[in-house]
Amino acid sequence: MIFEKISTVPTEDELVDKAFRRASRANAGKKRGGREAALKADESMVLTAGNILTDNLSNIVRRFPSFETIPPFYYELAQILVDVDRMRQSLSRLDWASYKIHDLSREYVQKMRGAPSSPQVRKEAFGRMASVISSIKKDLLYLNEARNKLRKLPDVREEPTIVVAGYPNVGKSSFVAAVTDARPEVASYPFTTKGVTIGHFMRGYNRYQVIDTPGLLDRPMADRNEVEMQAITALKYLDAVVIFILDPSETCGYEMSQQAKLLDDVRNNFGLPVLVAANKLDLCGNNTFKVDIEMSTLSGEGIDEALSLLLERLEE
Ligand SMILES: Nc1nc2c(ncn2[C@@H]2O[C@H](COP(=O)(O)OP(=O)(O)OP(=O)(O)O)[C@@H](O)[C@H]2O)c(=O)[nH]1
Repeated sequence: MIFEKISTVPTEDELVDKAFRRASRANAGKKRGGREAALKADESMVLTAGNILTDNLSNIVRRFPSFETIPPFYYELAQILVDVDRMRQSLSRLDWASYKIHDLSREYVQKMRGAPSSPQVRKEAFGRMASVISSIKKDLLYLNEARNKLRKLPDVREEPTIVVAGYPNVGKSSFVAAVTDARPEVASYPFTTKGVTIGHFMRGYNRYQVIDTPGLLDRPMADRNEVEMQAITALKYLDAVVIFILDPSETCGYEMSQQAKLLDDVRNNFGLPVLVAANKLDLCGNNTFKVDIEMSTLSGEGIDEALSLLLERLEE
């Protein structure tokens, strides 16, 4: 997943302590041998500290994905969780700090050569570097906060996708289990209390993805808050079709009239092609509701046909 690579963003203190400590340790033994040796050691300490800070900062920036190129699905989700503009600004301030510290370390090495006391100049250099880092303190904290939120997003790929919808207990999980290869993965989805289920299957050389988003597509749209609505609309940026599963046996606990209403909601609000499947065919052979396919995720009847219809619609 694109946000997985982002490692923890260190705090101001962690960055500064690590750089100065390493710089001192690397040059600890070099001071013996008079003025010239001491000058060399101080020069090297400033350069080492400067390089460590410069590298650390540019690595942090590099690990964040470029928001110009991330898939629109993730961009939408990211925007619900974090302030993407603020993240961008923080990243560019880190970039600035990285260059600034690089320049400072070179500038102070020059300064040291003509100075009466090189330790004095070294201390000044460290002070300037620390104050640059201090000026981006809030950016570091914000980026770490953003990183922690973004990492919770599930690994939804840019693959042709089947989104499963329908009231609870109509057989959505059974459908995902029936059509996907390995055991579907349950990933956290920060917009609902339940996890999103993601499974995969192959047809020829193509890989497909099946996702079930409990809590989002299993009750009337009117019951949803704004965040849930956004999390749903993000799905339309995937190359996806919806299978809406009905349970005409009503053993799921919802009457067909309610289920039909949710189907209308999904059709009207979602902007994706919808295939309507009546499940639990083994329980009720006389379904009168107009559907595209009848199936039973228990007996397996109709599952292949449903899948073929879904793949046809995906191709369209
Ligand atoms: N008789 C019969 N029972 C089924 C069929 N498909 C699913 N069930 C049963 O219906 C119940 C609910 O199935 P699930 O697949 O968990 O339904 P779900 O829609 O994923 O439910 P949530 O995860 O709560 O949203 C289970 O007890 C299944 O065994 C079917 O084709 N026939």
